[in-house]
Amino acid sequence: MSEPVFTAKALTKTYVSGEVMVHALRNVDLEIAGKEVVVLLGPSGSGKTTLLNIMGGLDRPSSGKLYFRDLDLTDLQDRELTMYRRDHVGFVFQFYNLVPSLTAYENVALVTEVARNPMRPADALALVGLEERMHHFPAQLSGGEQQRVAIARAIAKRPAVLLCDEPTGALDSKTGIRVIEALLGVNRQLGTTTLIITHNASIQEVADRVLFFADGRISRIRINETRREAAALTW
Ligand SMILES: Nc1ncnc2c1ncn2[C@@H]1O[C@H](COP(=O)(O)OP(=O)(O)OP(=O)(O)O)[C@@H](O)[C@H]1O
Repeated sequence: MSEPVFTAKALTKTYVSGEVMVHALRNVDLEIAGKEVVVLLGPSGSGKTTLLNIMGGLDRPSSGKLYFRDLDLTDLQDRELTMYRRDHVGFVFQFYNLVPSLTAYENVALVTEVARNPMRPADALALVGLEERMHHFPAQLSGGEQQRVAIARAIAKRPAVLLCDEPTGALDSKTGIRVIEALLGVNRQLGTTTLIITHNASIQEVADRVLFFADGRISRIRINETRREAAALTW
């Protein structure tokens, strides 16, 4: 495996609301290798989103360490954390958050205009199979196509990591499979390290590794010797 992209050491996140303490992450140790596809599974509230948000620089741990390559994310000022996020991280969420008054092309261009070494919007859209739909508005696209625009937008700045929180959560199986195919295509062609949170256990077949979360911990890790193609999935 290549050099780790993320190294977590005793990563802990505790939320305090009033008298109640919620242990969202408990002493998580983990390495994520470059170019890996990792699926995160586990019941609601087990800590998956908390880990992804900390990795993406959207949140901070209560204690422990998290490195991106050799950069200590837990030690950064807010401004530095924002720069880390801008330069290195792409996000894909369950709901696509596209600007409805802009075409697919323009939604992607919003990001490429401010990125350092971006792809051309048309190339990013071609990578997710949407070159024919570039000039369509979100309302003219299916849910799966809108999610693929969101993926193109997330990867157009060539981020090192792509963090996906339930990217197929709002989709039927056929369109969901196309979205997973698009994520795997980006991983293959750009080498983007990809983490995917899902409630859909079938998706674990496409991963290099599967992390099973329970109660703020990684209770089990499954290694897939070979990844399944997205087209082979059913759910
Ligand atoms: N901002 C917050 N304030 C207080 N508690 C929080 C906050 N964010 C998350 N939590 C709590 O931390 C725990 C872990 O939440 P997290 O969202 O990481 O779980 P998850 O595994 O992603 O769940 P899901 O699959 O439902 O998205 C939960 O008990 C949740 O209620």
